[in-house]
Amino acid sequence: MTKLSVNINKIATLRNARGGNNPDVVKVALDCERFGAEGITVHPRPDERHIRYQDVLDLSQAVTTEFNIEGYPDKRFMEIIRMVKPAQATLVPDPPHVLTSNNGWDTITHQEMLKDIVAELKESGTRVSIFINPEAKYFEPAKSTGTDRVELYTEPYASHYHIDRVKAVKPYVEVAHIARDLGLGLNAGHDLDLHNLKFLKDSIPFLDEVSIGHALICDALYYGLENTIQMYRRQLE
Ligand SMILES: CC(=O)[C@@H](O)[C@H](O)COP(=O)(O)O
Ligand SMILES: NCC(=O)COP(=O)(O)O
Repeated sequence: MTKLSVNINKIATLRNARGGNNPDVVKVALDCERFGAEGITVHPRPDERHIRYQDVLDLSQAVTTEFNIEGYPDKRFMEIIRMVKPAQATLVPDPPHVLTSNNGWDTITHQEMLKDIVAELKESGTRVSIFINPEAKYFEPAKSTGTDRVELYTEPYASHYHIDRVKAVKPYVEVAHIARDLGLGLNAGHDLDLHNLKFLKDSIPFLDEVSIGHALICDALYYGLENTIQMYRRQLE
């Protein structure tokens, strides 16, 4: 079974546009859970342009499904993980002002740093996942950091899906088997949507979790949040 974790960054983007508390990110998170989300993902960025660190604290008191916090492991990120002890922390190598996540970790160059960070996060009982490109050379070094899971960075899959989906998914299938053979859990995310999700799931049936935000929240404008979450869940059956 592949779990759907709904990324609610874009709800905070909308809230921040007017400075008040509409929409209320905690209420939306709880509604997502009520509508079938099996997890809630947030990615607080250093400039707090969408999710704020206070949101992370508030959400941690409310979310009852799997709470997944993504981000670059700077001092503030590490502090908030220590305080909140979420079910999962996903380490992403984003520099501070990047528009959105655009790369996985170079687990060869950053292996030692990641080892220390993973160990520290796991000490607080949090499962760790490492955002990673679908390139075989990064998987053994990823395993040696002690991480529990990897999250496949799916933007290249999503952007090539409409050109040649078999070719687009091929590197993902290859590394998914490597991850499984190494005993790593497997997540995926970035630019997944109602068009490309089912083919990814069918190609890698043993995916543990997908986290989806941008497209899902856009679809909710047309179909409503409850219908949309159910539609995404059906792609994962
Ligand atoms: C880590 C990842 O894949 C991203 O998709 C991220 O969580 C999205 O961040 P933004 O919402 O800031 O674009
Ligand atoms: N980890 C990926 C994520 O949380 C959502 O990415 P996107 O669907 O907003 O591209």
